[in-house]
This record gives sequence, C-alpha cells and structure tokens, in this order.
Amino acid sequence: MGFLKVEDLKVHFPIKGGVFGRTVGHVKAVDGVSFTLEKGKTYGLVGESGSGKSTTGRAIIGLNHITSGKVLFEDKDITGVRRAKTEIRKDIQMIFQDPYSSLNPKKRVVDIVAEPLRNFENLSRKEERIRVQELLELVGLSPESILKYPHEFSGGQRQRIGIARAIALKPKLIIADEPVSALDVSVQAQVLNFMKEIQDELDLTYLFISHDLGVIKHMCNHIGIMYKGRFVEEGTAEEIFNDPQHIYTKRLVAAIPDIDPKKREEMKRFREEVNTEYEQAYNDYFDEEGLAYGLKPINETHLVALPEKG
Ligand SMILES: Nc1ncnc2c1ncn2[C@@H]1O[C@H](COP(=O)(O)OP(=O)(O)OP(=O)(O)O)[C@@H](O)[C@H]1O
Repeated sequence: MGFLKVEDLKVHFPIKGGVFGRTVGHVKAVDGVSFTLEKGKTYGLVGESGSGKSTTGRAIIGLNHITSGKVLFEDKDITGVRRAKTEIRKDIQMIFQDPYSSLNPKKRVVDIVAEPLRNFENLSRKEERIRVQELLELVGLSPESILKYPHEFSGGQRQRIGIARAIALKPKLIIADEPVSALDVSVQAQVLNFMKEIQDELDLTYLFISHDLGVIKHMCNHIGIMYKGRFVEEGTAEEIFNDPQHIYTKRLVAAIPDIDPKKREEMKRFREEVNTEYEQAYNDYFDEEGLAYGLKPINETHLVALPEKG
C-alpha cells in the first residue's frame, strides 16, 4: 500500500469554439498517469512546459477537476476532494512556483502564514502570533518579520515564507510546484537544501514538480518523466540517471550541465550516443519533408516523444 497512489489519472479540459462557445474538443492535459509515492520520500515529476505536471499536482490536491482515475491518500479515496476544510486539506499542502505572486502583497507576513491556522485551528491572537514566530524561526527568518510585507524580502526569503505557510498545519504531504524556478541559481540550492532538512525534521513527503532535471536529481528518490500528459518513463533516481531507457529521457539526462569534471568526458560520449540514437529514430519516423511516415509509428517510444526538428 502506498502513501499516495495515483491511478490512471486523466484531466481533460474542454476547448470552446464557434459563435456559441460550444465544446469543440479537449486538451488532454493529463492522460493516464499512475504512480505511487512512499512515505518520507520525494517523487519528482519532470517534463517540458505543457507536459501536464502542474495539472497532475493540482488535480491531486483538488484544485483541478478530474476526468477519470483515482487518487488514494493513506488508502483513503480522495479523488476530486475540493479545497474544503477537511482533515485531508490539512494533511496535504502546496508550495507554488512564484514567491513574488503567490504571497498577497497587501498582507503582512503574520496574516499570510497564519491563514491556514485561521482556517483550521481556533487559536487566540497571542497563540497564533507565537506559532507564526516559531514557524518563521524554523524557516530561518527572524521573528520580527511578522509585521513586514512580502516586498520587504528577497526571492529566497519569500519562498521561505511560502514554506512556513505550507508547514503551518504540520502536513504529511507537500506538493511543491516548481518551488525554485523563479529564484537565482545560488538561492535555489539554499531553498532546496532547506526543504531537505525540514523533510527529515518534520517527517514530510514531497511530490516535487520541476522542468529542471538537475533540480529533480538533487531532490528525488523516484521520478516520472512526463510528455504530453503521459509518462514516457518512470523509475528510481538511480535508474533514470544511470540507465535511462526512453530516447526522451536520455535527451533530458544528456542536457544536464556537467558539474563533476571527472564525469564530463563520460557525459560527452553519452551525449553523442544519444544524438545519434535520436537522429536514427527521427529518420525512421519522418521523411525528408518532416512528414511522419503514413502517421504510423515505428514503435511506441518514437510515437510518444519525437519533439523538435524541422
Ligand atoms: N485550466 C485549464 N484550461 C485549459 N487548459 C489548461 C488548463 N490548465 C492547463 N491547461 C493545459 O494543459 C496542458 C498541461 O498544462 P500544465 O500546466 O499542467 O503543464 P506543465 O507541465 O505544468 O507546464 P508548465 O511547467 O509550463 O506549467 C497545457 O496544454 C495547458 O495549456
């Protein structure tokens, strides 16, 4: 039994068209995604923009409708549970991408961080203030920060405020949707390391969403590679990074900058191999004009992911 289990999740959005705004088709944002996240671990969803990562995260927490499929949390069916004031909403929190826009600029830090507490717990003003100060200390901000506004903080500090808000109710699962992509690279590492520290301290499980495989590598035990609403590959971090199977995954892995100089030569060779394999797959699939041969895939691998070129 998994801690979080997603079964054949589909989220299709209607496309409206014509004079009367009728439904003329559907965007299959998520189209049959399944995975299991174990307690205390970090599962990474990675893929290019528009591959359906955010929609998957949002559907799990009830921010997007679900077309079909199931979401089980601690063996309870939470499919489509709305953002109601239920216990489940206490247990699962979300951290958003942009610390600049996800915090209300007109509110003081105390009101931002206390918001979930006000929704779920009946604390006196004094108790609330103490809790918020404790949370701020935990995320490395001074207790005096409570009376400040978001614009008085740096990007990394703002994301820490977002994290303080997310952990206020002692959740079990945090869905972090691109939590560092709006931050400078140097600040990214600080926030990621901090998220790892509190993971142990607070016994947290993460669903970590990012387009950056380097960030995913730093954080995740298990990874699902998304492309056009589906998984093209899924496995442990070791499997994905040491022995990627799918050409799309191989290209993502090959594109990670080499930090370790010893590995640079090895990565260069790997990159050349992947490029050759991609060329071959592409030529097998498309003719000279870039038209797919009779729209018939050579195999499923080629069908699911042959992006770019031409
Ligand atoms: N509310 C919506 N209505 C209609 N289409 C939507 C909606 N939300 C997302 N989509 C579409 O669903 C697809 C997947 O979007 P999603 O945001 O999940 O991708 P993503 O992988 O998280 O990309 P990004 O990193 O750019 O956010 C896209 O084609 C997007 O345009």
